[in-house]
Parts: sequence; structure tokens; C-alpha cells
Amino acid sequence: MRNRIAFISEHASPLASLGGVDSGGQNVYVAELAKQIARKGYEVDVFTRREDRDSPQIIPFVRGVRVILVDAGPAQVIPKEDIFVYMGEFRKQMENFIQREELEYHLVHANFWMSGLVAMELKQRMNIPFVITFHALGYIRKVFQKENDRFPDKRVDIEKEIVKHADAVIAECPQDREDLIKLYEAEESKVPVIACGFNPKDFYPVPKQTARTLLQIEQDEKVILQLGRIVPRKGIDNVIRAVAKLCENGEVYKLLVVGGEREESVGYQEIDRLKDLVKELRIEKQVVFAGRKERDLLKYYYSAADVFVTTPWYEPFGITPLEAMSCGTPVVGANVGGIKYSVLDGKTGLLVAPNDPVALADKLQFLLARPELLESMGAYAQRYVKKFKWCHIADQVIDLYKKVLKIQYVDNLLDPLKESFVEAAITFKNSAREIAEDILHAGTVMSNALLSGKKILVCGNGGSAAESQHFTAELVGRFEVSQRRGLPALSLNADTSILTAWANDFGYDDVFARQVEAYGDRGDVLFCLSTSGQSDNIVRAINAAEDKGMVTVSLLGKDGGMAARYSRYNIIVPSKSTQRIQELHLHIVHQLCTIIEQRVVAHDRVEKTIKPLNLPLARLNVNNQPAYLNIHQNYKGYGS
Ligand SMILES: O=C(CO)[C@@H](O)[C@H](O)[C@H](O)[C@H](O)COP(=O)(O)O
Ligand SMILES: [Zn+2]
Repeated sequence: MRNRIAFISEHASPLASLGGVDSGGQNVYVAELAKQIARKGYEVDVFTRREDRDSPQIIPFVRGVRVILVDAGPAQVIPKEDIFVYMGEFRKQMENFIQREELEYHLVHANFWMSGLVAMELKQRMNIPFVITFHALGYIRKVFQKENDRFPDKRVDIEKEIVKHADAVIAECPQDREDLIKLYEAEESKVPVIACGFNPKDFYPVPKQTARTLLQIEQDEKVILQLGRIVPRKGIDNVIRAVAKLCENGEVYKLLVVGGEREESVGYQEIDRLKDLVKELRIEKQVVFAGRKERDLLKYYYSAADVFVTTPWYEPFGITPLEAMSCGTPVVGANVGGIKYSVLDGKTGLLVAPNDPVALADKLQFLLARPELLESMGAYAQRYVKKFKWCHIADQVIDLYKKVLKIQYVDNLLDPLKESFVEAAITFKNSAREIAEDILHAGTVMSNALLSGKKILVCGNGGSAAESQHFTAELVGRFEVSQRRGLPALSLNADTSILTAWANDFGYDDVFARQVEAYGDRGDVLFCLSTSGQSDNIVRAINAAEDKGMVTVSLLGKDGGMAARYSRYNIIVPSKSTQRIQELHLHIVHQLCTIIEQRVVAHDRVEKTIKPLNLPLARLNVNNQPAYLNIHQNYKGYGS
């Protein structure tokens, strides 16, 4: 069966178009990772909140990936800051879906803290392990946005709980990992760094001339590209101010701002603020707001630009620098989070402090004045960025899944395994208290029969058949005493020809009774082993033996069943578990052998049936006595 993974991404659907306020890196991450993971043999379902009334609940995305729309809150686009109140409903609906469709998910991969909350609850309720990628951390957002952060105050506490219960937390860059460990007390071993990726099929270099012709950009213009979601965190105002500084310095560059759409539900928008700022700085001619562009057009924008700029004040990863580098465009990026991890300062671009327009203007001016440097950086970037292809990232994520599933597998099996030892120990202890005397009695009855020249017939089914042969092997052969005569004991389940012929011709119920009839004599013992005491062939054998004047002894379990009713002597292990009963049966078989051997050897010594002088010297113990004499001395005797 293929492993089935449930992605949860409450606000970022892989189906959503890119560039809106709440769609961006996370949508791409979920879409690309799901695709690659499915390509590598997993079944992936992506659970996301329904945002329109008309779509079906299950939407096939690509081969192996389905998008499941979860009804939680109004079926319309809601800013992610307002979704939290619907997450209880989200969890309930998701759980209903899983049960209704009889799906078995091996692992949940949650994206963003609210999905993490759902994953944490599903783990508690359905025992599905989960991995989370936070994409952004509430603690850091709060530090920067303060009262402008509209997420519920409890976000950070919930995130801490999620970190505690997650089986692994994917850090997108070393800075993210450090934050998770320091600020969220994440266990170091649970936080691997796995970067985000890019798709080389979507992002590859297009000759600059072609790209500019297509986008109607002057061939000789110096173009700085800013591309991505238009939200305050991205620090686009910083870029605008830097361009204004460049103008002050007499440099004329064009800043192309791609992305962003007016959201009806939101009041004063970031894009309005930026446009006002452009006006205020009087650089309308230098800044072009190109709006949101379809994904397949983005490579032309990246390729047309001389340099790509991104200076957020916080960025757990940031996919756009990878896309720019893959198109052969160097990046000037903020020296924060994932950007300082993915952009090699001085090699694939330059790093600069966030919120510092003067420093940014300096870096841009330096680079744009050096076309050869830009070219060599672009070429290096294109080679270097290959390690971030989604297929390589997916390999790392799958390795993590395997590790989590292995731990889960071990946890699921190890605890019951340990528990079984405790349970066995308890059964042994209870047996010592409750049935030790019955065992001694049975052993005495058996040894009396042997000492009177009688024999023991033994039978059982399955595991008990094995113990029956185990018992006869110890008696006919040897147990603990090295030199003694063989004792007559015959296992009735050992002769396959008799068993199969009789079972085949007449039925299985009399396979033992028939042999009791053939071999049994008055005074012989029939020793039956049965965990339930309900096997018909055992009950019939007991009746046949009693009819012949034999002595019946049964080793049983549970409530002793029918066998206990008809058998003369019973040892009933105080347990309801077949396994535990069988384990005790083996121990009891050994104890019966001990009793029988000690009594027979003691008796034979008195009768002088074994000549001690025949023993090889090496067999003598420290007292220069054969071992069986010690046993004889230790034996206190019991009601023979
Ligand atoms: O070993 C086991 C179970 O642990 C089985 O082979 C088991 O002995 C068989 O199911 C027997 O047929 C059970 O018979 P019984 O112990 O109830 O007389
Ligand atoms: Zn067994």
C-alpha cells in the first residue's frame, strides 16, 4: 500500500493563483511539495478551507494529489487573521471526511500554525504523527508588527504547544531553526533545516532582449525588479526609498513592482501606501506598479531585470530569490532569515541590512555600475541554485517522513512489547500463588504412575502440540539429571500419518481418543494441554481415557472449559490471554519434569536400578557423588 500523506494548509490552497495578499510562498510550497512527493510514490491529499460555494469537495490536482475543500466558516475568501475561529470546525469536518471515506493517513504535514493546531488535535484523537512547516512564526511577527498584528494573542502559546507535540518541525533556514529552539524551546533533534525550492520548468533564463521586447521594457534601461506579495513585512517601502536616494544621486533606474491585487475586504491597502509614498518622493516616473502577473509570465520579468531586490524585515525563507537566481538574475536581499541562507553575499548577489534605504541604494548603485559583475553573479547564481530544485527538497522531506514513521512504528510496537513482559511476570507471580500446589500434585500423580510401571500419553493442538512433544522429549530423553533411564511418555499429536488418516477418513474430533484407545492401559496417565479447555478432540480423549480407567491430568487456562469438568486433575493458569497461558504451560511442563525426574531418580536409587559405579568420573559433582544423588538428598517427598 502506498503511504498516504495529509497536507493541511488552511488558507493557502495549491489551487490559488499567486500574488494576492494571502497567496504567495506557502501556496507554491504546498503545491510543489505535494506534486513532488506524489511523483515519488506517495498519495497526497491537501486539506484547505473552502473559499467558494460552487467547487466540488474533492478536486484532482495532479496525479497522486487531491485537494479537499473543508467547510469551515463562510465559503468565501477571508483574511487569514480572521480564520482562527473556524479551526475547530475545520478539524471536525476533516475528521468526518477521513472517517466517511475510510482513509488511513500515515502522516500529516501541517503548514502554518492554524493547520498545526488541527494536526496536533488529530494526533491526539487518531494517533497520526505530524510534521509542521510554520512558514512564519507568531513571536517574531509580534516583535515587528506590535499592535498591527491582527492574529489572536494566543497564537504564540498555541505555536509552543504545537512545537512540543510535533514529531518534527521543519526549519526553512538556520535562522528559523535558531528561533524555534531559542524562542519555542524546540528539541534540537526534532528541527531539521529543509529549505524551500523552485521549479526549473517555470523559472529559467530567457534572453534579456527577448524578455524586454515581450514586456515592452526599453532595452537600455537599468531595471530593478521587486516581485511578490505586497504586504508591509516585505519592506517594499524600503526599496522605493532606496530608488529615491539613487535619483537624488543622479542615477536613473526603473523599479518594477510586480504583484499585489486590491482586496475588497481590506481598507487602506499596502499598495495604496506605497503609491502614496512614490508620489511623496516624486519618483512616479521611476516606479512602475505592474500588478499581479500569471505565473508563466514571471520568468520574463526575472530575466528582463538587471537585478532582483527583496528587503523584508523578516523572511523565514523567501522563494522569490531562488526564482530570480534560476533565471540568472543576481539578488540584492535583506540580510535576514532565509535570504541570508539562499543568497551568497558577493557571489550570487549582495546582502544588505533591512530598513536601510541608504545602504540599499549604495549596493544597487555599486552593482548596476558593473555589468560584468552582474553577469558573472547571474551565471554563478544559476549554477548554485540547482540544489534548491523542488525534487531535491522533496527527497529531504521524504527522508524526514521516513524517520518520523520509523519512530512511530517503534513507539507503537515497543510499548506493548515491554508491557507483555510485565503482564507475563504478573501471570507468573499469580500462578506461583494460586496453582503451585496443583502442579506439585499433578507431578506426583504422574511420577507415581511411572514408578508403578505405567506410561504417560500426552496431547494438545497447535502450540500445545509443541509443548506435548516438548514434554515427552524431556521424559524419554533427559531433562536435568545426566544419567537416568528413559521414561515412557508418548505424544499423541506427533504421528502425522495417524493424525491425517484418521482426520481425513473420520474427522478430527477423535484423533486423540482413537490413540488413547490403542495405546492406553488402566493406570496410565493421559496428560492434556489446552489453553481454552474447549477443544473437542481433547475433551473426547479425556472421556476415552477415563472409560479405560486411566488417570487424566489437564493443563489448562481461562476458565478451564469442558476439559476441566471431565479431567480428574486440573492445573488452570490464572489468565485469559492465550499467549500468557502458553508461556506458563511451558514453565509448568518444565516443573512437572523436575518433579518427575527427582522422584523417579530417588526411587531408582533406592531400588538400585541404576548402578552409580557405571557413571563416568567427569559426571561426578564436587562431593564426588553423581548429580542425581544431590537431587535425591534435596528431595523432601510429597504424598506418594
Ligand atoms: O499457539 C497458538 C496460539 O498462541 C495456536 O497454535 C493454538 O495453540 C491453536 O490455535 C490451538 O488450536 C488452540 O487450542 P486450545 O489451546 O484452545 O486447545
Ligand atoms: Zn502460541
